[in-house]
Amino acid sequence: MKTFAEFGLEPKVLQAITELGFEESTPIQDKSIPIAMSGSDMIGQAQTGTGKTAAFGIPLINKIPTSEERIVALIMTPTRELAIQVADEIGKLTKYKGLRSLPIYGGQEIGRQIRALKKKPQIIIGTPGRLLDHINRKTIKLEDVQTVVLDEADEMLDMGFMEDIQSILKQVPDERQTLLFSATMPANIQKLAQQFLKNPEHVSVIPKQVTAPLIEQNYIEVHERQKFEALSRLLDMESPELAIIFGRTKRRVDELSEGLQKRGYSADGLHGDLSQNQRDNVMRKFRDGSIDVLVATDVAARGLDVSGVTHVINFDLPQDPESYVHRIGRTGRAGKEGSAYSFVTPRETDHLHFIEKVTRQRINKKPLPSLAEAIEGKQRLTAERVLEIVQNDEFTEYKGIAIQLLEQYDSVHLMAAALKLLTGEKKDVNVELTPEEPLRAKKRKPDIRSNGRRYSGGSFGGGNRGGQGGSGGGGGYRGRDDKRSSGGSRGGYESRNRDNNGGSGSRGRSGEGRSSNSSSNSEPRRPKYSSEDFVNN
Ligand SMILES: Nc1ncnc2c1ncn2[C@@H]1O[C@H](COP(=O)(O)OP(=O)(O)OP(=O)(O)O)[C@@H](O)[C@H]1O
Ligand SMILES: [Mg+2]
Repeated sequence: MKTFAEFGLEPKVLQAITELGFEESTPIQDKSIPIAMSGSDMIGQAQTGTGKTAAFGIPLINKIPTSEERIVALIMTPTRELAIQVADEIGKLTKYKGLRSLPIYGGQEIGRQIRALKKKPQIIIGTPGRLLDHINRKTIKLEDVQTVVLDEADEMLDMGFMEDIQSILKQVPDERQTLLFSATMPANIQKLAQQFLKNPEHVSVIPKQVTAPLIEQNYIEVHERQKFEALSRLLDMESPELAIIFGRTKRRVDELSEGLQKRGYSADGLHGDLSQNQRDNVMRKFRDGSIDVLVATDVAARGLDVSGVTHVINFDLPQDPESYVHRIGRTGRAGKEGSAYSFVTPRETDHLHFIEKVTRQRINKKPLPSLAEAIEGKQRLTAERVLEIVQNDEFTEYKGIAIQLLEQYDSVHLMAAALKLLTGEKKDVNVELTPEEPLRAKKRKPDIRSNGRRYSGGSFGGGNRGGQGGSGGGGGYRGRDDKRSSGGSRGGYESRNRDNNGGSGSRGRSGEGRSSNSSSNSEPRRPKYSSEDFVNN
C-alpha cells in the first residue's frame, strides 16, 4: 500500500485526493495508477468496493492539461446511475485542477446535454446508447480522444452493448490509451480487448475469495408467503443505517416499496421502468438519507457506491452467483463492514448452495427473526435515539415538564411510556405480494454454463473454499482482493432491467407488460432487449 504522494501526481490532484479522505491507495490503485500513468493499455479486475473508479480516474485527471478544450477522455458505464456517480467522483478528483467533466446518459433531455457540451468538457462519462446518439448527431466528436475507459465492461456486453461499443471505439483515434475494467473475463471481453487494446497489461488483484471480506453473509429460509413479514422483522431487528433490498422483478420492487411504505418504513423503489427523473430522485433521496431503504432490481447491483449502506437484503435470490457478488458488494465498501441477508425458499436451497460453491464462500444460516427480536431491535433503536439527544444536550426545553412529571409518577413508568410513544408501533398493515417463481438450481454442470463461460476455480482465483471471513490475503483495505469471475449466461429475468441506452430515446418503453416477469422458464435466458426491460435512453 502506498501513499498517493508516491505516484508523482500533480499537487492539485493530490490535494483533491487528500480532501476525499483517501490516505493510502488500495491494491488495485497501487497497480493500476503507475501503469495508466505510463501510457499503456490495461485490463483491471478487483473486488467490489475497492476503488476502481479512482484507479482509472486519478491517472486520467493527472494527464489532461487544464488548457485543453477538446473532448480528450471518454468513460463508458453500463447504467445511467453509474455514469452520474462516476462523473461525480471525477468531479471531486478534479476539484482543484479544474477540468470539466460531463455525464451523458439516456433519459435526460438531450437539449440540456447539448448545451452542456458547448462548455467544452474534456471528460465525458456516458452510457453507450446515448453516446452513440450524440455521435450520430455530431454533438460529440471523438477525434481528439486520447484515453478511453470501459467500466464494468462485462456488464455492458451482457446488456447487449457490444455493437454500440465497437462503433464508438471505431470513432476514437488508434493513438490512444484504453483502460478496461471488468468483473469477469469471458470470451467476448477477450475479443473486445483483442480488437481494441494494444498489448494491455493485465492487473488482477488475486482473490482469496470472490466476495469482499468485510461482508457478513447470511441466509434465512422462508416460504414465499412469509417473505414480507420476515423482511419487516429483519429491518426492525437490524435497524440498518441504509439498506438496499433486491427484488427479482420490477413488479416485485413496486409492490415491496409500496408495502414497506404502508408499514411506515422510509423506502422507495428503483427500476428501469421509472422515468429518469424518478430514478434520479430516488437515488438522491437515498444518498442524502431522506429514505433509508432502497428497493431495487439488478439495475442497482453494479458499481453503485453509497456510503452508509450497512445492509443488503436479497428478498429474492439473484439469478446467478455473479449477480450475488455484485449485489452484496453494495455494502462492505472502502474498508467498512456490512451485512448481507438472502431469503431462500425451500425449493431454492440448491440454488443457494450453487452460489456458495461458485463464490467459495459459506453463507450462514440464520433463523427467521422472531417477533420479540424485532420489537427489541426497534426499542433499542429508540433508546439509541434518546441517548443521542441526551448526549447532545438537546432537551433543555423539556426539562420543566420532565421535573413536574417525575414529581407525580414513577420514573421507570414514565420513561417506558415515552419510549413506547417514540418507538411508534409499525402499522400492522397487511401486505400481499404477487408470488414469484422460485429459482431452481439449473441443470448444468457445476462449473460450465451453457455459453461455455466458466465458473471454475481458475477464473475465481485461489482457494479458501468455504472460508468464512477470509483472512484478508492481498487485500484492499485489509484483505480486499480480487473478485469474482466469469459469470454465465445472465439470468433472463426481466428484472435485470439495467438500462438499455437505446439511442435517441425513442426505443424502449413500449410493451412494458409484466407478463414476462414471471419467467417460469427454468433456464431463463437473458432477453436480448425486450424493450420492456429498459427505459428509453
Ligand atoms: N484509496 C482509498 N481510500 C479510501 N477510500 C477510497 C479509496 N479509493 C476509493 N475509495 C472509496 O471507496 C468507495 C468504493 O470505490 P469504487 O466505487 O470506485 O469501488 P469499485 O471498486 O468500483 O466497486 P464496484 O466493483 O462495486 O464498482 C468509494 O466511496 C470511494 O470514494
Ligand atoms: Mg466501480
